[in-house]
Amino acid sequence: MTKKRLADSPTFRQLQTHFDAVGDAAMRTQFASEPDRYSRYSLHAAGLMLDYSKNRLNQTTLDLLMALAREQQVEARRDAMFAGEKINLTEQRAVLHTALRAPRSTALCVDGQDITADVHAVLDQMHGFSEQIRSGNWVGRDGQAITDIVNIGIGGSYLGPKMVCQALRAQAHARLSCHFVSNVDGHDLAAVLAKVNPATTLFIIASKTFTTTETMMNAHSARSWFLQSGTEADLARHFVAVSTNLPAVTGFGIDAANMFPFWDWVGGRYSIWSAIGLSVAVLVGFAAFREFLDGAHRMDQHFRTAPLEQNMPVLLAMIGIWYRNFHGASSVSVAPYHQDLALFAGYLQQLDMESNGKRVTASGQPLSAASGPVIWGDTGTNGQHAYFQLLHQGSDLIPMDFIAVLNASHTLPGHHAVLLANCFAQSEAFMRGKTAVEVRADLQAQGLDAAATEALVPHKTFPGNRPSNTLLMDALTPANLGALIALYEHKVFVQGVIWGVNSFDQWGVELGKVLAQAIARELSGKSAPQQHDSSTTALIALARAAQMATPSIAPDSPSAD
Ligand SMILES: O=P(O)(O)OC[C@H]1O[C@](O)(CO)[C@@H](O)[C@@H]1O
Repeated sequence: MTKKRLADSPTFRQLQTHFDAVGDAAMRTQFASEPDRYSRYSLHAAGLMLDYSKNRLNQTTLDLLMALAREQQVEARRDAMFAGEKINLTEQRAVLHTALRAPRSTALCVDGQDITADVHAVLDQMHGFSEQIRSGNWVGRDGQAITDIVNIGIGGSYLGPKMVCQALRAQAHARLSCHFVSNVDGHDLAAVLAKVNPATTLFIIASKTFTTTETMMNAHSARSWFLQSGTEADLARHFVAVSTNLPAVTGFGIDAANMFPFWDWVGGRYSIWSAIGLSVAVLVGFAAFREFLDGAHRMDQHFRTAPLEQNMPVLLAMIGIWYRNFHGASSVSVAPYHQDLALFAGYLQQLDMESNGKRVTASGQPLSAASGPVIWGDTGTNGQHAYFQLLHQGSDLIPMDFIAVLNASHTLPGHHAVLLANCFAQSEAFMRGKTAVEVRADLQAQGLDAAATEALVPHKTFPGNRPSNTLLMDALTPANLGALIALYEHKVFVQGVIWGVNSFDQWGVELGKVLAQAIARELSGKSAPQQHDSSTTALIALARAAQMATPSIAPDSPSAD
């Protein structure tokens, strides 16, 4: 089915006309003339508060954006996703990560299968297993309790569990440490193996497909390392798997009883809610993991039922469309003002960029308007002392999402107020800027003469009118974290619907994987040099020469295929 081009839609064109008229209207003036701007442009949902008042928009902008959402059938597409329709067309799959956090009473069948029952059977398995590890009843090969969990996985089988374990570290079990190995670069695994004792370590091999080169290579190396001091019979106490691929798991030597399954209707970057979250459940306990799922479910319910105008994911998405497609903003920066959310921007990178980094519509037509922006960021206040200069005075418009937590989980006096002050000051500074008149007055008050003042004015002037959203929560609880992640999942979904892309496939990662396998065979000497461009040929030759000179990585080291 070929849909009408987005750029030809009447509402898209109206938005363009509206942008030409008021796109860069000054927020400073709007705040001065609209005393109720904050209350008009903020809302609460699922434990989160979104303040979107510091954006370049007025009521007409919002009305048009919501009209565009309706025109592109966001509500119908949303309902199709929740109902289990096969909206991932290129893979003919349903998209049902929302079912992973739904209550046991939810009725949902896919291809005649009661998936709620399947989901809760695995949650029960995770519950029992996590309790055993935490209580010390699950013991390693010589009877000692497990102290270290090593999650081996990459992409969605790594970013989510690692980010969430870090975000909830205040609730971690005192005896347990979680480590995450993802990179095929052996430095990653070697550094972790150097820290852990095989007799008290549990490896979770996390891979939806159980074929991913990086994960399989790391898993095999971890197994060999373990067998240097243990026996094949001991493996069952130290290796479990999370996957959709039972034959590959048993082929690796992990007993089916030690496999935690999930399903093809869970995308890798949407899989933290599945058994891919096993390390989280073990570290913080199953009750906290269930709260995490419940928080996400609350956001699902909000997304399904709130009118578009008061729908937090829809608002976040459509404001993003305003900047991406009309202001030409090619990146969005995310700044969580909470150290425990240090990995959040990296998590969002995969969620957003692997989902909406597409150049054709779901029906294969070239896009008529730009799709997913670059997502990047770091924690506040660290980012302030690194790249905020560019955000304030650089030549690009980069919309910001600030995320702040009102109550800290530490007791160090003073820190949290200073942290929050910085967060609120930054969004104020981005919005207000500082005019040349204000700069001049400041410099003159400091006693600078006229010439020195005028020399400095251009450097100290801030253009302002730089947009931001602020998301607030009371505390970084499992439920609020779940709601926050689900909020961004649905934001990405809505934007994908507007652009008309398939947000649930990721063919773009395939070409590099295939070429890497071929080059790995060449590097290992298993295949003769192939025809490449002169650059790639030279790089391969340099690496081959280095390998010849370094016997420890000689040509018969394991290949990646
Ligand atoms: O869980 P798997 O199957 O090992 O895949 C890991 C990651 O690889 C990707 O397929 C991209 O290469 C991601 O989408 C996925 O999260």
